[in-house]
Amino acid sequence: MLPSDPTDSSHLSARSLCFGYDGQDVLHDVSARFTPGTVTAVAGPNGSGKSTFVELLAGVRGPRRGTVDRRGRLALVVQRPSTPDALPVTVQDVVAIGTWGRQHRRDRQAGRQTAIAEAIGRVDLTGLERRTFGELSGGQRQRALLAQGIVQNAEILLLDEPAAGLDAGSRGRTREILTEEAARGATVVCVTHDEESIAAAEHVIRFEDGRIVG
Ligand SMILES: Nc1ncnc2c1ncn2[C@@H]1O[C@H](COP(=O)(O)OP(=O)(O)OP(=O)(O)O)[C@@H](O)[C@H]1O
Repeated sequence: MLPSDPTDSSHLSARSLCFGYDGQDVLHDVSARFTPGTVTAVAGPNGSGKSTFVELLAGVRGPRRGTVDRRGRLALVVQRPSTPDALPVTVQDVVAIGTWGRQHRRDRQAGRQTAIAEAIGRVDLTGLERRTFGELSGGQRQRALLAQGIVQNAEILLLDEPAAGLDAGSRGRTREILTEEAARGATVVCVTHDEESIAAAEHVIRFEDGRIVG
């Protein structure tokens, strides 16, 4: 893990975002600014716009109106991968995808392998590296996706319900990992329904009907 860098110029903010599916607005004039080195929990009822908001922050979708100012490398941890179960992608492969396009110090290949092993270890999946995604439980898949996110060592880490379907121990471990990521200087934004994650976050944004209400 890299130490936090006070000269880090990463930045994430959103201004006056509006977004709709099929002409029906689901986000209305949403603005937010995120602080590097902290965890922000994005909370609110089902269908209130949390995932859509995070997708706009990540650039997966473009707003109908408003802007996202995003500086720094970004990693997005999605809840449901679009990978079909039949595809023979292993845990090792899933995490390795997170290292694509990255330069590793030391010997390049050795550095990459070390980073992958570390990320798998942090989510407690050591020993399951050769399992295919289809052979994992739902919670193990979630953890593999989290490892794919953290291996990127990105300045901005966005997560959509990383603790969904996890047992209490794994939810606790996920919270610890997010705290560790913030401690190295990352801007961490996490959609969650987990009350303990909301309580543990430095900042909380609450959505209702496509608007930030607190
Ligand atoms: N692909 C889509 N096409 C059409 N409408 C969508 C699509 N995705 C989401 N919506 C609608 O947009 C609104 C916001 O959905 P979103 O997934 O952002 O909510 P959420 O707060 O993340 O919900 P949850 O807690 O259930 O994950 C909802 O009314 C939802 O029905």
